[in-house]
Amino acid sequence: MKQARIILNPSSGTEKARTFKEQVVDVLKDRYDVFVEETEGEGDATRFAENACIDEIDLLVIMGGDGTINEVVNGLAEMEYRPIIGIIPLGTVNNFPRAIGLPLRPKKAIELLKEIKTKHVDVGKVNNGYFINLINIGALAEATYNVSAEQKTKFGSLAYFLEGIKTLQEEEKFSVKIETDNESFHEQAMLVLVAITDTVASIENVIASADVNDGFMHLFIMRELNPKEALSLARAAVRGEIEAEDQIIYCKTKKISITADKKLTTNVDGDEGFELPLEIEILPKQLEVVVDE
Ligand SMILES: Nc1ncnc2c1ncn2[C@@H]1O[C@H](COP(=O)(O)OP(=O)(O)OP(=O)(O)O)[C@@H](O)[C@H]1O
Repeated sequence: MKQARIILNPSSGTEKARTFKEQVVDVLKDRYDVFVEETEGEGDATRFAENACIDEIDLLVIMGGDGTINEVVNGLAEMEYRPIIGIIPLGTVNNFPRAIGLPLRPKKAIELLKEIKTKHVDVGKVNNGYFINLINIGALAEATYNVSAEQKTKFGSLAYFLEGIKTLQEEEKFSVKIETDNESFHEQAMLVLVAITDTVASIENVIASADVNDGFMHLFIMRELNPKEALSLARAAVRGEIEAEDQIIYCKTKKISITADKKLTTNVDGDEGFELPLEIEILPKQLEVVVDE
C-alpha cells in the first residue's frame, strides 16, 4: 500500500481543520496507509515535511493556510525525494490555493484526492529559505502587519487590500538597488513585489503574464504614488492590467538581488520575511501539486 501523510494546522483560518480530518482520511484509506500529524507551532510543518521526504512518503496533504503551505515548502524544496503535495485550503487568505485554481471549499478540495491529477509548480529561493507565492517590500509588507486577526476573519483579503492602499498613501519612499538577469535599477520606490503566481492579496489574475510554472519571477517596482494613482493602480490590479501603469517598472527574471538604503520590512508568502539584502532565484517546476484539471 502507498503511504500518505497529513499535516494539519488546527489553528489555521477559522480553526475548522480538525472537522475535515476524517473526510480526508476516508478518501485516502483504501489506497494509502494514512498518518495524521498536527502542528503545535512554528516550524512543526517544516519538520514534518522533511521527515516525509526522508521516509519517501507518496502523498503529503496540507490542511492549513498559506503559512502552513510555506512551512511545508521550506521543508521539502530541495530534498532529493519530494512527495506529491495535496492542499485542503483552510486559511483566511488562501493565496496559493487560489493561484493554482483549487476549489476553496474544503469539501470540494478533498474530492480532488479521489483521482489524483497533478501539475509541477515553481518555487522561489530567497536567502536560505523558500517561497511559493510572493515577496513584498515596503507599503504592502507593512499593511500585512497592520491588519488585525479580527479584521482578517471579518473582511478576509479585502482587509489587506484596503490597508495596503492606506499604507501606500502614508509610506515614505526608499532607495532600492535591484539587479535582475539583464537589467539593473536604482529607484526611489514605495513598493517592490516579486511574484511567482498571478495572485496577490487573494486577488487572482493581477499579473496577467504570470503562471505558476512559467520558470520566471515577476518583478514590480512602484515609484511614488499619490492617492489617486494608488486607486487607479488598485483598479488596474483588479483588471489584470497592472503592467500597463506608468509609475510601475515591470520585468520577468530568473534571478534578483535587492539592497536598500534603510532597514525595511519584507514579507514572504504573507509572513514576516528576511531583512535585506535579498538574493532570490527561481527553481522551475520544483514541486508536484494536486490540481483540479
Ligand atoms: N497548533 C497551533 N496553534 C497555534 N498556532 C499554530 C499551531 N500550529 C501552527 N501554528 C502557526 O500557524 C501559522 C500558520 O497559519 P496558516 O497560515 O496556516 O493560517 P492562516 O494565517 O489562517 O492562513 P492564511 O495565511 O491563508 O491566511 C504559523 O505561524 C504557525 O506557526
